[in-house]
Amino acid sequence: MKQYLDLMRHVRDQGCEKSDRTGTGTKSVFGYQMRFDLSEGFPLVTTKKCHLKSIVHELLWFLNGDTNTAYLKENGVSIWDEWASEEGDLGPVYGYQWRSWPAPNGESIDQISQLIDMIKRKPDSRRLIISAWNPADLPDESMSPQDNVKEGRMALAPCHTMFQFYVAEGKLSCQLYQRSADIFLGVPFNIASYALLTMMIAQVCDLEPGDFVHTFGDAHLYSNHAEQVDLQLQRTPKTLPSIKINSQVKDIFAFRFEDFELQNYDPDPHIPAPVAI
Ligand SMILES: Nc1nc(=O)c2c([nH]1)NC[C@@H]1CN(c3ccc(C(=O)N[C@@H](CCC(=O)O)C(=O)O)cc3)CN21
Ligand SMILES: O=c1ccn([C@H]2C[C@H](O)[C@@H](COP(=O)(O)O)O2)c(=O)[nH]1
Repeated sequence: MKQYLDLMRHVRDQGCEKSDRTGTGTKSVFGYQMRFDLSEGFPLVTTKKCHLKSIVHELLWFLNGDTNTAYLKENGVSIWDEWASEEGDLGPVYGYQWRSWPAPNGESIDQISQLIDMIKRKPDSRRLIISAWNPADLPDESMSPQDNVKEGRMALAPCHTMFQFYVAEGKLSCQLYQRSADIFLGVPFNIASYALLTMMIAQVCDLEPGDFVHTFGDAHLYSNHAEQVDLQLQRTPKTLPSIKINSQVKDIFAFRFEDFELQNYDPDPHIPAPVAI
Protein backbone atom coordinates (compact mmCIF):
# COMPACT_ATOMS: atom_id res chain seq x y z
CA MET A 1 0.00 0.00 0.00
CA LYS A 2 2.68 2.40 -1.09
CA GLN A 3 -0.06 4.62 -2.55
CA TYR A 4 -1.60 5.12 0.91
CA LEU A 5 1.71 5.86 2.65
CA ASP A 6 2.61 8.30 -0.15
CA LEU A 7 -0.66 10.18 0.46
CA MET A 8 -0.01 10.25 4.20
CA ARG A 9 3.56 11.50 3.73
CA HIS A 10 2.47 14.11 1.17
CA VAL A 11 -0.15 15.60 3.50
CA ARG A 12 2.13 15.47 6.55
CA ASP A 13 4.96 17.23 4.70
CA GLN A 14 3.09 19.51 2.27
CA GLY A 15 -0.34 20.04 3.86
CA CYS A 16 -1.70 23.42 4.98
CA GLU A 17 -2.72 23.94 8.61
CA LYS A 18 -6.51 24.22 8.57
CA SER A 19 -9.19 24.44 11.26
CA ASP A 20 -12.28 22.24 10.87
CA ARG A 21 -15.85 21.57 12.00
CA THR A 22 -14.77 19.23 14.83
CA GLY A 23 -12.43 21.83 16.40
CA THR A 24 -9.48 19.39 16.28
CA GLY A 25 -7.32 21.07 13.63
CA THR A 26 -5.86 19.39 10.55
CA LYS A 27 -3.12 19.40 7.96
CA SER A 28 -4.83 19.28 4.62
CA VAL A 29 -4.41 19.20 0.84
CA PHE A 30 -7.12 19.77 -1.77
CA GLY A 31 -7.19 17.27 -4.63
CA TYR A 32 -5.26 13.99 -4.77
CA GLN A 33 -5.67 10.67 -6.57
CA MET A 34 -4.63 7.06 -5.91
CA ARG A 35 -5.09 3.98 -8.12
CA PHE A 36 -5.24 0.30 -7.09
CA ASP A 37 -5.10 -2.52 -9.64
CA LEU A 38 -7.34 -5.09 -7.96
CA SER A 39 -5.57 -7.98 -9.72
CA GLU A 40 -2.47 -7.17 -7.63
CA GLY A 41 -4.14 -8.11 -4.34
CA PHE A 42 -6.75 -6.76 -1.97
CA PRO A 43 -5.86 -3.18 -0.91
CA LEU A 44 -6.08 -3.52 2.87
CA VAL A 45 -3.46 -1.43 4.70
CA THR A 46 -0.73 -3.69 6.14
CA THR A 47 1.24 -1.07 8.13
CA LYS A 48 -1.36 -1.29 10.91
CA LYS A 49 -3.92 -3.98 11.59
CA CYS A 50 -7.32 -3.07 10.08
CA HIS A 51 -10.56 -4.68 11.13
CA LEU A 52 -12.02 -6.17 7.93
CA LYS A 53 -15.02 -7.37 9.94
CA SER A 54 -16.19 -3.77 10.52
CA ILE A 55 -15.63 -2.94 6.85
CA VAL A 56 -17.63 -5.91 5.52
CA HIS A 57 -20.53 -5.41 7.93
CA GLU A 58 -20.68 -1.68 7.15
CA LEU A 59 -20.79 -2.38 3.39
CA LEU A 60 -23.52 -5.05 3.74
CA TRP A 61 -25.44 -2.59 5.93
CA PHE A 62 -25.22 0.14 3.23
CA LEU A 63 -26.31 -2.33 0.52
CA ASN A 64 -29.26 -3.36 2.65
CA GLY A 65 -30.48 0.23 2.69
CA ASP A 66 -30.15 0.29 6.47
CA THR A 67 -29.49 3.54 8.37
CA ASN A 68 -29.91 2.36 11.98
CA THR A 69 -26.89 1.14 13.94
CA ALA A 70 -28.78 -1.88 15.45
CA TYR A 71 -27.44 -4.31 12.78
CA LEU A 72 -23.88 -3.01 13.28
CA LYS A 73 -24.18 -3.27 17.07
CA GLU A 74 -25.47 -6.86 16.87
CA ASN A 75 -22.31 -7.65 14.94
CA GLY A 76 -19.93 -5.87 17.30
CA VAL A 77 -19.31 -2.86 15.00
CA SER A 78 -19.30 0.49 16.82
CA ILE A 79 -17.81 2.89 14.21
CA TRP A 80 -21.08 4.81 13.71
CA ASP A 81 -22.17 5.02 17.38
CA GLU A 82 -20.95 8.56 18.07
CA TRP A 83 -23.23 10.02 15.36
CA ALA A 84 -26.41 8.03 16.07
CA SER A 85 -29.49 9.07 18.07
CA GLU A 86 -30.44 7.16 21.23
CA GLU A 87 -32.55 4.88 19.04
CA GLY A 88 -29.55 4.21 16.78
CA ASP A 89 -30.86 6.34 13.88
CA LEU A 90 -28.52 8.23 11.54
CA GLY A 91 -31.17 9.86 9.32
CA PRO A 92 -31.13 9.48 5.50
CA VAL A 93 -27.43 8.51 5.16
CA TYR A 94 -25.76 6.23 2.56
CA GLY A 95 -28.08 3.20 2.76
CA TYR A 96 -31.15 5.37 2.24
CA GLN A 97 -29.74 7.38 -0.68
CA TRP A 98 -28.28 4.27 -2.40
CA ARG A 99 -31.49 2.22 -2.21
CA SER A 100 -34.39 4.66 -1.76
CA TRP A 101 -33.49 8.12 -3.07
CA PRO A 102 -36.83 9.98 -2.94
CA ALA A 103 -38.20 10.84 -6.38
CA PRO A 104 -40.43 13.90 -6.98
CA ASN A 105 -43.45 11.66 -7.81
CA GLY A 106 -43.39 10.09 -4.34
CA GLU A 107 -41.70 6.89 -5.50
CA SER A 108 -38.12 6.05 -4.63
CA ILE A 109 -35.08 5.22 -6.76
CA ASP A 110 -33.00 2.12 -6.04
CA GLN A 111 -29.69 3.37 -7.44
CA ILE A 112 -27.86 0.07 -6.81
CA SER A 113 -30.40 -2.09 -8.66
CA GLN A 114 -30.46 0.37 -11.55
CA LEU A 115 -26.66 0.41 -11.66
CA ILE A 116 -26.33 -3.40 -11.83
CA ASP A 117 -28.98 -3.52 -14.54
CA MET A 118 -27.18 -0.81 -16.55
CA ILE A 119 -23.74 -2.47 -16.21
CA LYS A 120 -25.27 -5.69 -17.60
CA ARG A 121 -27.27 -4.06 -20.41
CA LYS A 122 -25.12 -1.07 -21.36
CA PRO A 123 -21.57 -1.63 -20.13
CA ASP A 124 -20.28 1.19 -22.37
CA SER A 125 -22.50 3.75 -20.66
CA ARG A 126 -20.73 6.78 -19.22
CA ARG A 127 -23.54 7.27 -16.74
CA LEU A 128 -22.84 4.38 -14.36
CA ILE A 129 -23.01 6.63 -11.31
CA ILE A 130 -24.30 6.43 -7.74
CA SER A 131 -24.68 9.59 -5.69
CA ALA A 132 -25.13 9.86 -1.95
CA TRP A 133 -25.04 13.67 -2.09
CA ASN A 134 -28.70 14.65 -1.80
CA PRO A 135 -28.79 18.38 -1.00
CA ALA A 136 -32.37 18.15 0.32
CA ASP A 137 -31.27 15.88 3.17
CA LEU A 138 -27.94 17.46 4.18
CA PRO A 139 -27.39 18.27 7.87
CA ASP A 140 -27.16 21.77 9.28
CA GLU A 141 -23.45 22.08 10.13
CA SER A 142 -24.16 24.22 13.19
CA MET A 143 -26.28 21.49 14.85
CA SER A 144 -25.21 18.21 16.51
CA PRO A 145 -25.60 14.96 14.52
CA GLN A 146 -28.37 13.88 16.92
CA ASP A 147 -30.34 17.14 16.51
CA ASN A 148 -30.08 16.83 12.73
CA VAL A 149 -31.47 13.28 12.92
CA LYS A 150 -34.41 14.58 15.02
CA GLU A 151 -35.19 17.03 12.19
CA GLY A 152 -35.13 14.20 9.63
CA ARG A 153 -31.74 15.16 8.21
CA MET A 154 -28.55 13.13 7.79
CA ALA A 155 -26.41 12.86 10.96
CA LEU A 156 -23.29 13.57 8.87
CA ALA A 157 -22.95 14.77 5.28
CA PRO A 158 -21.76 11.95 2.99
CA CYS A 159 -17.96 11.81 2.73
CA HIS A 160 -17.93 9.28 -0.10
CA THR A 161 -20.22 11.41 -2.20
CA MET A 162 -20.36 9.79 -5.62
CA PHE A 163 -18.83 6.89 -7.51
CA GLN A 164 -18.73 5.84 -11.12
CA PHE A 165 -18.15 2.49 -12.83
CA TYR A 166 -16.38 1.81 -16.12
CA VAL A 167 -16.26 -1.40 -18.18
CA ALA A 168 -13.49 -2.14 -20.70
CA GLU A 169 -11.83 -5.38 -21.87
CA GLY A 170 -14.07 -7.45 -19.59
CA LYS A 171 -12.95 -5.58 -16.48
CA LEU A 172 -14.99 -3.41 -14.11
CA SER A 173 -13.32 -0.33 -12.62
CA CYS A 174 -14.68 2.09 -10.05
CA GLN A 175 -13.78 5.67 -9.21
CA LEU A 176 -14.86 7.29 -5.96
CA TYR A 177 -14.99 11.03 -5.31
CA GLN A 178 -14.45 11.51 -1.57
CA ARG A 179 -15.08 15.17 -0.64
CA SER A 180 -13.52 14.89 2.83
CA ALA A 181 -11.09 12.25 4.06
CA ASP A 182 -9.71 11.42 7.51
CA ILE A 183 -6.51 9.85 6.18
CA PHE A 184 -5.49 7.97 9.31
CA LEU A 185 -8.84 6.45 10.42
CA GLY A 186 -11.37 6.68 7.59
CA VAL A 187 -9.34 6.17 4.40
CA PRO A 188 -8.12 2.58 5.08
CA PHE A 189 -11.81 1.67 5.58
CA ASN A 190 -12.91 3.56 2.47
CA ILE A 191 -10.30 1.94 0.18
CA ALA A 192 -11.11 -1.58 1.35
CA SER A 193 -14.84 -0.99 1.23
CA TYR A 194 -14.92 0.31 -2.37
CA ALA A 195 -12.41 -2.31 -3.54
CA LEU A 196 -14.68 -5.01 -2.11
CA LEU A 197 -17.81 -3.42 -3.60
CA THR A 198 -16.12 -3.36 -7.02
CA MET A 199 -15.22 -7.07 -6.69
CA MET A 200 -18.78 -7.95 -5.63
CA ILE A 201 -20.38 -6.01 -8.50
CA ALA A 202 -17.87 -7.50 -10.96
CA GLN A 203 -18.84 -11.01 -9.80
CA VAL A 204 -22.59 -10.49 -10.19
CA CYS A 205 -22.06 -8.91 -13.63
CA ASP A 206 -19.68 -11.67 -14.85
CA LEU A 207 -16.75 -9.25 -15.17
CA GLU A 208 -13.25 -9.27 -13.73
CA PRO A 209 -12.27 -6.54 -11.22
CA GLY A 210 -10.20 -3.77 -12.82
CA ASP A 211 -8.91 -0.67 -11.00
CA PHE A 212 -10.20 1.21 -7.99
CA VAL A 213 -9.44 4.92 -8.46
CA HIS A 214 -9.71 7.03 -5.31
CA THR A 215 -10.07 10.77 -5.85
CA PHE A 216 -10.10 13.22 -2.94
CA GLY A 217 -11.32 16.73 -2.21
CA ASP A 218 -10.09 17.79 1.27
CA ALA A 219 -7.65 15.04 2.35
CA HIS A 220 -6.53 15.69 5.92
CA LEU A 221 -4.55 14.43 8.88
CA TYR A 222 -6.04 15.39 12.25
CA SER A 223 -3.51 17.08 14.52
CA ASN A 224 -4.15 14.49 17.28
CA HIS A 225 -3.04 11.70 14.91
CA ALA A 226 0.46 13.14 14.38
CA GLU A 227 2.35 10.56 16.48
CA GLN A 228 0.39 7.68 14.97
CA VAL A 229 1.19 8.98 11.48
CA ASP A 230 4.93 9.25 12.21
CA LEU A 231 4.92 5.70 13.59
CA GLN A 232 3.07 4.33 10.58
CA LEU A 233 5.38 6.09 8.13
CA GLN A 234 8.38 4.30 9.67
CA ARG A 235 6.86 0.92 8.74
CA THR A 236 7.43 -0.91 5.45
CA PRO A 237 4.39 -2.15 3.52
CA LYS A 238 4.07 -5.95 3.18
CA THR A 239 2.59 -8.09 0.41
CA LEU A 240 -1.13 -7.44 0.00
CA PRO A 241 -3.60 -10.04 1.24
CA SER A 242 -6.32 -11.49 -0.99
CA ILE A 243 -10.04 -11.95 -0.52
CA LYS A 244 -11.93 -15.05 -1.50
CA ILE A 245 -15.57 -14.39 -2.33
CA ASN A 246 -18.14 -17.19 -2.50
CA SER A 247 -18.50 -17.54 -6.30
CA GLN A 248 -22.04 -18.93 -6.03
CA VAL A 249 -23.47 -15.51 -5.15
CA LYS A 250 -24.84 -13.78 -8.27
CA ASP A 251 -27.22 -11.29 -6.64
CA ILE A 252 -25.66 -8.16 -5.12
CA PHE A 253 -28.18 -8.20 -2.25
CA ALA A 254 -27.58 -11.87 -1.38
CA PHE A 255 -24.04 -11.55 0.00
CA ARG A 256 -23.57 -12.57 3.64
CA PHE A 257 -20.65 -11.94 5.99
CA GLU A 258 -19.66 -15.62 5.66
CA ASP A 259 -19.16 -15.24 1.89
CA PHE A 260 -15.84 -13.40 2.36
CA GLU A 261 -12.54 -14.88 3.47
CA LEU A 262 -9.41 -12.78 3.95
CA GLN A 263 -6.25 -14.71 3.10
CA ASN A 264 -2.55 -14.03 3.77
CA TYR A 265 -3.06 -10.86 5.82
CA ASP A 266 0.02 -10.32 7.98
CA PRO A 267 -0.19 -6.71 9.20
CA ASP A 268 1.90 -4.74 11.67
CA PRO A 269 0.22 -4.14 15.06
CA HIS A 270 -2.89 -1.97 15.36
CA ILE A 271 -2.33 1.75 16.10
CA PRO A 272 -5.19 3.22 18.17
CA ALA A 273 -6.29 6.81 17.52
CA PRO A 274 -9.16 9.03 18.72
CA VAL A 275 -11.93 9.83 16.22
CA ALA A 276 -12.92 13.48 15.66
CA ILE A 277 -16.69 13.93 16.11
N1 LIG B 1 -13.56 11.98 11.96
C1 LIG B 1 -14.17 10.97 11.33
N2 LIG B 1 -13.42 10.06 10.66
C2 LIG B 1 -14.01 9.03 10.00
O1 LIG B 1 -13.29 8.24 9.40
C3 LIG B 1 -15.43 8.94 10.03
C4 LIG B 1 -16.17 9.89 10.73
N3 LIG B 1 -15.52 10.91 11.38
N4 LIG B 1 -17.53 9.83 10.80
C5 LIG B 1 -18.27 8.82 10.08
C6 LIG B 1 -17.52 7.62 9.72
C7 LIG B 1 -17.30 6.57 10.76
N5 LIG B 1 -16.01 6.00 10.33
C8 LIG B 1 -15.08 5.51 11.23
C9 LIG B 1 -15.23 5.77 12.58
C10 LIG B 1 -14.32 5.25 13.48
C11 LIG B 1 -13.25 4.49 13.02
C12 LIG B 1 -12.30 3.91 14.03
O2 LIG B 1 -12.32 4.27 15.18
N6 LIG B 1 -11.49 2.96 13.65
C13 LIG B 1 -10.57 2.29 14.54
C14 LIG B 1 -11.22 1.08 15.16
C15 LIG B 1 -11.91 0.21 14.15
C16 LIG B 1 -12.91 -0.81 14.68
O3 LIG B 1 -13.49 -0.70 15.76
O4 LIG B 1 -13.12 -1.78 13.91
C17 LIG B 1 -9.31 1.92 13.75
O5 LIG B 1 -8.27 1.79 14.37
O6 LIG B 1 -9.39 1.79 12.51
C18 LIG B 1 -13.11 4.23 11.66
C19 LIG B 1 -14.03 4.74 10.77
C20 LIG B 1 -15.58 6.64 9.13
N7 LIG B 1 -16.14 7.93 9.34
O1 LIG C 1 -16.25 7.28 5.24
C1 LIG C 1 -15.80 8.28 5.80
C2 LIG C 1 -16.61 9.10 6.57
C3 LIG C 1 -16.07 10.18 7.17
N1 LIG C 1 -14.77 10.48 7.01
C4 LIG C 1 -14.23 11.67 7.74
C5 LIG C 1 -13.81 12.86 6.93
C6 LIG C 1 -13.89 13.98 7.98
O2 LIG C 1 -12.74 13.93 8.80
C7 LIG C 1 -15.11 13.59 8.79
C8 LIG C 1 -16.38 14.25 8.32
O3 LIG C 1 -16.40 15.61 8.65
P1 LIG C 1 -16.96 16.75 7.65
O4 LIG C 1 -16.83 18.01 8.43
O5 LIG C 1 -18.38 16.39 7.34
O6 LIG C 1 -16.10 16.73 6.43
O7 LIG C 1 -15.22 12.18 8.62
C9 LIG C 1 -13.95 9.68 6.27
O8 LIG C 1 -12.73 9.91 6.12
N2 LIG C 1 -14.50 8.60 5.67
